[in-house]
Amino acid sequence: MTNLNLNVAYQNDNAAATPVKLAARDLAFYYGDFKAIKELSLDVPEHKVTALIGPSGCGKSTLLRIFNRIYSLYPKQRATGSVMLDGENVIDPAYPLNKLRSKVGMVFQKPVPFPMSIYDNIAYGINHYEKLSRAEMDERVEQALRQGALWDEVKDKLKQSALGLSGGQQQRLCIARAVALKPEVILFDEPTSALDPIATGKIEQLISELKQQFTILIVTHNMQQAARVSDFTAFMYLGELIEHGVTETIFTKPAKKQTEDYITGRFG
Ligand SMILES: Nc1ncnc2c1ncn2[C@@H]1O[C@H](COP(=O)(O)OP(=O)(O)OP(=O)(O)O)[C@@H](O)[C@H]1O
Repeated sequence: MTNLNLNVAYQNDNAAATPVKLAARDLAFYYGDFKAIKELSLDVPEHKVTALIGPSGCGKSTLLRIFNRIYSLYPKQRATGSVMLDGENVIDPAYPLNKLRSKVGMVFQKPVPFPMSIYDNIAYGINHYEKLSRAEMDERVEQALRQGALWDEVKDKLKQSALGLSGGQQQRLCIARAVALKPEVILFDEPTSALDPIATGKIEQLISELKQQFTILIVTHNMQQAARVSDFTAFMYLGELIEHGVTETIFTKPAKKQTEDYITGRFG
């Protein structure tokens, strides 16, 4: 794997054989006149977990919002450069949004189940893309809930409202909902910041399992979480990618002083 941005310290270690799933090149982003992301290049390896870390306001959530083009809903927000997914630039307006939504799923900080049954929370999105028989849908819902590590807890109350679930269960439901659409990449924006340590542990375990099937990007403020769940870590500061590499190396032998200061708690 190579990184084309020469300003970024890239620590290669044993990453050379890992195929790249998502590649940002010279990516910049503007909220009106404010440039929140400054010409950044980043390779996201397939079937790995990449953590995005950095102090508040450095552009982590903005980067996720670029990868699934949510920003295109807002007229004053725009991105330049490219984000290549399977050889196609997904931020090109000609790339169909529906196709992007089916390939790139997102899980937000606060779990937001739809105000409907547990079953329908999963079936709703699938119905948008596929026409399945009742039996096929039952199977897909079960499969998604199993992948979300929630099946055993909800299998006897699928028709009950999802709003009755605990916060941790609601977040696993949101993960199951994303997984149910069979995306290739899943973006997690601080998925455990509203959860207690036990619920957090379950989500972290789940993320580690999901990478067998999906490519995962996770924004986190929690250094221990980044160290526990990710294979690669990207450190951002003021809209720039400062350093990107194998997580263990970033946490034990960072190449840049800014990275070291951040991970040792000296700022941010
Ligand atoms: N809607 C917006 N309009 C204008 N500026 C914005 C908007 N959203 C974010 N910004 C600015 O863009 C920069 C990056 O914000 P972003 O939310 O991506 O940072 P972050 O690293 O995710 O922060 P945090 O860790 O606090 O969530 C910040 O300077 C922020 O103030």
